[in-house]
Amino acid sequence: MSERFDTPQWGGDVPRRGAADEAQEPDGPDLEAAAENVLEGWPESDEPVIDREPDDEAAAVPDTGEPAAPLADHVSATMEHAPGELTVPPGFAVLEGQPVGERRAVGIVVARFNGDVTTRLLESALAELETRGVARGAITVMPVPGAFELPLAAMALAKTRRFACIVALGCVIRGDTPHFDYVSGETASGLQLAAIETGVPVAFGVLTLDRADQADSRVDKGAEAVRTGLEMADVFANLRAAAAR
Ligand SMILES: Nc1c(NC[C@H](O)[C@H](O)[C@H](O)CO)[nH]c(=O)[nH]c1=O
Ligand SMILES: CC(=O)[C@@H](O)COP(=O)(O)O
Repeated sequence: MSERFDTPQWGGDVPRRGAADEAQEPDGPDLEAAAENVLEGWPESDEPVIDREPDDEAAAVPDTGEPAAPLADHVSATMEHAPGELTVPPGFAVLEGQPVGERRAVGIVVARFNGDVTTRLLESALAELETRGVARGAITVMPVPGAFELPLAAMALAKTRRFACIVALGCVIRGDTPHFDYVSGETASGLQLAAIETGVPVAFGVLTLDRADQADSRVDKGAEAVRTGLEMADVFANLRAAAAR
């Protein structure tokens, strides 16, 4: 028996979902046949004080031999995003979602390239899926050779209409040639295209690093991508429910 999962349904020929029409939900994925739900054909250090282009002479600090001056107040040892929560002024309709995973099926596409890092991203993502209530049997993992292959794999999973969201995990590390820019750029735009073309949320859990040691403090991007995918799935479910009223 397959379980029923909340999967997004777009287009006019499929029933709209919502709290009121639960009974019309299509069956979720029959994942029992897929051993461990893996679809395949699958075989450190401190952060820099300031991230800057190595050849940016204007930003370079000349080596005077003197002890380094203390950091200015606005420069932190690790980059921080602006604090604070979004505030919507009162009086407006707000349509939002929560990263809830109960009764949702999730597809993960993950690159084998830079496998030590992508394994940790995957562990982070799987732990978060469990925390958020996604059943193990509702998770399908599709390993692919590299980040460049993630968009096609994400699109293929999304097109099955069996997943509430897709989480894409990878790690691209800058080398000596422009290769990094092609791989990372195509990966990002291709994943966005997969989401826009299918209407299925595709979360971007791909690290784009200047140096391998930057991975250590960023592997929680796997969990962050899971929360993003689930929140987007939830807000779309709420949108469909609101539109059906
Ligand atoms: N250099 C990195 C790659 N390169 C491989 C490509 O993603 C792709 O698999 C190949 O070009 C065949 O199409 N992949 C990564 O995930 N990370 C890299 O740093
Ligand atoms: C994705 C990359 O930038 C890297 O693997 C390629 O290295 P290189 O530019 O030295 O060929």
